[in-house]
Amino acid sequence: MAASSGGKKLLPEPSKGTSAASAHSSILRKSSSEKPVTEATGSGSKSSRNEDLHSVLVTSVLNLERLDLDLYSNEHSNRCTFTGTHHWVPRSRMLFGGQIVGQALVAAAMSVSENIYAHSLHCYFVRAGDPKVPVLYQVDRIRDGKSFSVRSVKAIQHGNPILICQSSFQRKMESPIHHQFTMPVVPSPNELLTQEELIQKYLRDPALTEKYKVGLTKLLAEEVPIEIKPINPPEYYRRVALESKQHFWVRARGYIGEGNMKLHCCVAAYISDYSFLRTALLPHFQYKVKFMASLDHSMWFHAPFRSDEWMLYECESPWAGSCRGLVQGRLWKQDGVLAVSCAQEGVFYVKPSAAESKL
Ligand SMILES: CCCCCCCCCCCCCC(=O)SCCNC(=O)CCNC(=O)[C@H](O)C(C)(C)COP(=O)(O)OP(=O)(O)OC[C@H]1O[C@@H](n2cnc3c(N)ncnc32)[C@H](O)[C@@H]1OP(=O)(O)O
Repeated sequence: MAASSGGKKLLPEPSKGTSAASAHSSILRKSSSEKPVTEATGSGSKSSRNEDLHSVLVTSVLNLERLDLDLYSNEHSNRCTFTGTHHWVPRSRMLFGGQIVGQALVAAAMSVSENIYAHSLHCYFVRAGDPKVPVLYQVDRIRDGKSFSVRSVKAIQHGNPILICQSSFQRKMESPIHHQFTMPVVPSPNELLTQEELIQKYLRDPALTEKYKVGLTKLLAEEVPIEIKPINPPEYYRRVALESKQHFWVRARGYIGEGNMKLHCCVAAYISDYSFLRTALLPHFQYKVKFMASLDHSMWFHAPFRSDEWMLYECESPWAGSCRGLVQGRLWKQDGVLAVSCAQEGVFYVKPSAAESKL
């Protein structure tokens, strides 16, 4: 893992005690001998994507600045004219949880050696992120074992932690013990509309009320760096109880390329939190959300994958109660390999919503 200082490649993070030059580190590199991901990699299977259109998740959102040994900031790399400091902020006006988790994993990954890879992470969101200021990421090197390394990262704003994230990395190992569930059978991505195309379709409905028109237009205008193709999307205005399950194809917008598994895990951390928690609300159409936020987020990385290629996100919520809801997710590659498992609890404060139709 290397960071760069003004184009000169720094070696992998110096071990503790070495004085660290303040440096602007570019996104996770495959290795100090290889081209950085932010330059065209293009190696391996050519993506059918426009390779010049690098994913903003790579060039910006997950590109941290190294301030000192094991201390990073997202200030300069996230600068975005629209929001000033952060690329995309949900309408809740709290920093998007997926952004903080993805950036925390980038910081942790910068402190481990080249040949070990994230296999799990567990986070708590302890304060809402402030979209008006950058985030500092402080890495604590808990242990480096023979096969596993463990890191603890604190995301800090205004001097207080907003997220605490433990992550574990493992060197590649083979084993005769292997099994996985079977991937659900669903329509393939090219048979489906994107979320934007679906919203355009709804907006063409002449019977649409002004309220829905405004909400959908706002959603359409958001700069979410993720492409989504919902499967069997509920008619957003249908007021019926749905099963607490949803499936959608998902991928990073833009090109990332082969090879940098650490980076793909960080992008998947970002992606995994989008539209995840709402799975727990699908059966409860008769309530309006007054406040909603993720409390924690866990991920297990099982097999190599490409976060800039379509993956099936299978989401379900087995339980909700006491103002909380649990959601569980599985990210499947198109070849049926189970790549990532996720879990998250969220807090919901709701009130009965006035019965109304879309008409
Ligand atoms: C079509 C598809 C669309 C898809 C859209 C996808 C969107 C994607 C984006 C979605 C992203 C989603 C996922 C994400 O990314 S959310 C972002 C990641 N998560 C966070 O940032 C959470 C961080 N943690 C915290 O903020 C605190 O720890 C919390 C808040 C969780 C607890 O901390 P604390 O214990 O101190 O607070 P509280 O729970 O007592 O209160 C919290 C607030 O609630 C009000 N309250 C309390 N009790 C009730 C009650 N009974 N009835 C009504 N209201 C009640 C209370 O007044 C307070 O409001 P305010 O006083 O602060 O105003």
